[in-house]
Amino acid sequence: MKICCIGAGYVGGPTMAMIAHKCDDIQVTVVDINEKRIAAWNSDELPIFEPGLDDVVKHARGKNLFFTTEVDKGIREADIIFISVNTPTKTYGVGAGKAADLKYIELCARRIAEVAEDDKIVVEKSTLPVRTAESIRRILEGAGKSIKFQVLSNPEFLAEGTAVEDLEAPDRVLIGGEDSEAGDKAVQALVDVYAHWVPRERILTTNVWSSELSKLTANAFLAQRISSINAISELCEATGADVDQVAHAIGTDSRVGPKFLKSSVGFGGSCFQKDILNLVYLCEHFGLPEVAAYWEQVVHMNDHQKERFVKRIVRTLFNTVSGKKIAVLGFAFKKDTNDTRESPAIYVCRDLLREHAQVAIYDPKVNEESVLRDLEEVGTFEPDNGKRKHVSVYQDPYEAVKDAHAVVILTEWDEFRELDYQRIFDTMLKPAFIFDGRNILDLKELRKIGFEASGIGKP
Ligand SMILES: NC(=O)C1=CN([C@@H]2O[C@H](COP(=O)(O)OP(=O)(O)OC[C@H]3O[C@@H](n4cnc5c(N)ncnc54)[C@H](O)[C@@H]3O)[C@@H](O)[C@H]2O)C=CC1
Ligand SMILES: O=C(O)[C@H]1O[C@H](OP(=O)(O)OP(=O)(O)OC[C@H]2O[C@@H](n3ccc(=O)[nH]c3=O)[C@H](O)[C@@H]2O)[C@H](O)[C@@H](O)[C@@H]1O
Repeated sequence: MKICCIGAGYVGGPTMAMIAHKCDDIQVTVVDINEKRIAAWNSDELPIFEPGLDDVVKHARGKNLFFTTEVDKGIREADIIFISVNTPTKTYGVGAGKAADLKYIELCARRIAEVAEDDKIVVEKSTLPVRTAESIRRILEGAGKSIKFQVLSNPEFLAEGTAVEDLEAPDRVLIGGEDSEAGDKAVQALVDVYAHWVPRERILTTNVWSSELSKLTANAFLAQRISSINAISELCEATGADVDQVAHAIGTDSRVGPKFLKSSVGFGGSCFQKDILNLVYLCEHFGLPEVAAYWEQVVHMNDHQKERFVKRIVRTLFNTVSGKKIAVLGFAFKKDTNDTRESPAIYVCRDLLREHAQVAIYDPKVNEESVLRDLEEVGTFEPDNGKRKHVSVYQDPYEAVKDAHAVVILTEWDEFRELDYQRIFDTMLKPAFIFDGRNILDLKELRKIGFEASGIGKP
C-alpha cells in the first residue's frame, strides 16, 4: 500500500508521520510545492514545533516516510491520495471574507486527474465546505480517463500543541464515503489504515456530506463554548463574579463538561474563525439567514473580546498608552506551538500600536521574523517610509519587561507561570500594571508584590 499526501503543513506533516510510524507496511510520501518546507521536514529542524513530533518523524523518515517536492511522482505511485492543503478564507471576489478559498484544492484535484494512471482513492483531509467532494469527483472524472476515483472525506481533529497525542489516541476518526459498493470498499481501505492503531469502535463511518459538515460543526461548537464563556467574563467583570469559578461550577455538570471553558483574550488559530465563517457563508448560500447569524455571533463575540481587552489596558493606564512601553508575553495563538495564525496577540499588538504604544514582545517559540510579518500584514508599518512602528522583539522575558509600564500575558506558556515576578516588578515603571489575558497568574500574589493586576472576568 502506498499513500501520498499533498500538503506538508501542520496537518499533512504530523498526520502522515503518525500513519508511517504506526504502519510499517505502508509507504507514506508527503509532497509539497514549498521547497523550503520540504527541506525542513528532511532536516533536524522541522518546520513546525509540536511536542513529541521529532521522535515520530525520526522513527519513520527514510524508512517508510518521505518528504519530497516531486508531486506528480507521489500522485502516480499512490493508492490513496490525501489532500491536506490550506483552505483559507477567501480575500477577493464572491464570498470574500467568509467563503473558503478552494483554489488549492481544485489545483490538487486537477493535478491528480492529469497524472493518475490507475484507480485512486482521494481523501479530503483539509477542512472543506460540505459538498466539496462532489466538485472534486467531477474534476477527477472530467479528465475522461478510464480509471476510477473514489472521493472520501476524512477530516482531521488534531489540535496544535497536542497534535502527537491527538493523533496517537484520537477521540474518533471520521470517514465519509459514497453510499455504493465501490464507496464502501474505499472506506474500508482507509478504515484498515487507521485500524493499525485506533480501536475499531473509534473509527466512525458516515456518508460524505455528514463527514464534511461534522468537521465545520465540531469547530463551530468548540469556538462557541469559548465565546460563550468569554461573554460571561464581561458580565463577571461588571458584577464581581469570577469567571473561572463560574466555569468550574457549570463544567462539573456532566452534561456541560469541563473542557473548553477557559476564558481568554479570545480564541485564535488558523481554523476556528475561518471554519465558522465558512459555515456562515454556506448557510447564507442555502438561504438560512437566521442560522448564519447565530453562528456569526461567535466570531463577533471573539472580536469584541480582543477589542475590549485593549480598551481596558488603555483605560487603566490613565487613558493613554502613547509612548509607553508595553511588554507583551506570548505571541503564539496558544502554548506549545510556534503557530501565530490569527493569534489574538496580533490584534492586541495592532491596537496598542494604533494607540502609539511601544510594544516589546517575547515568545519562547515565535521568532522575530514571524512577529514582524504578522504585524506588517495587519497594517502596522509606517505608510510613508515603510519603517516599522515601535515594535521590538526580545529573546529574554526580563529584557522585554524592563522599564515597561505594563505587562500583558497573551499566550498561556507554562514558563510565564514560573517567572520571577518580584524581579519583574522591580525593573518596571510604577505603578506597575499586569494584564493577564489567559488567567494563568495568581492575581492575589501579584498584588502582594505591588502590581496593579487584572485578569479576564476577574473581580
Ligand atoms: N492547523 C491545524 O491544526 C488543522 C488544520 N486543518 C485543516 O487542514 C488543512 C491544512 O491546514 P494546515 O496544515 O494548517 O495548512 P498549512 O498552510 O500549514 O499547509 C498547507 C500546505 O499545502 C501546500 N500546498 C498548497 N497548495 C499545494 C499544491 N497545489 N500542491 C502541493 N502542495 C500545496 C502548501 O505549500 C502548504 O505547505 C486546512 O484545510 C485546515 O483547515 C484541520 C485540522 C487541524
Ligand atoms: O480544525 C482545526 O484546525 C483544529 O482547531 C482546533 O485546534 P487548535 O486551533 O489547534 O487549538 P485549540 O486548542 O482548539 O485552541 C484554539 C484557540 O482557542 C483558545 N482556547 C481554547 C480553549 C479554551 O478553553 N479557551 C480558549 O481561549 C486557544 O488558546 C486558542 O487560541 C480544534 O481544537 C481541533 O479539534 C481542530 O482540529
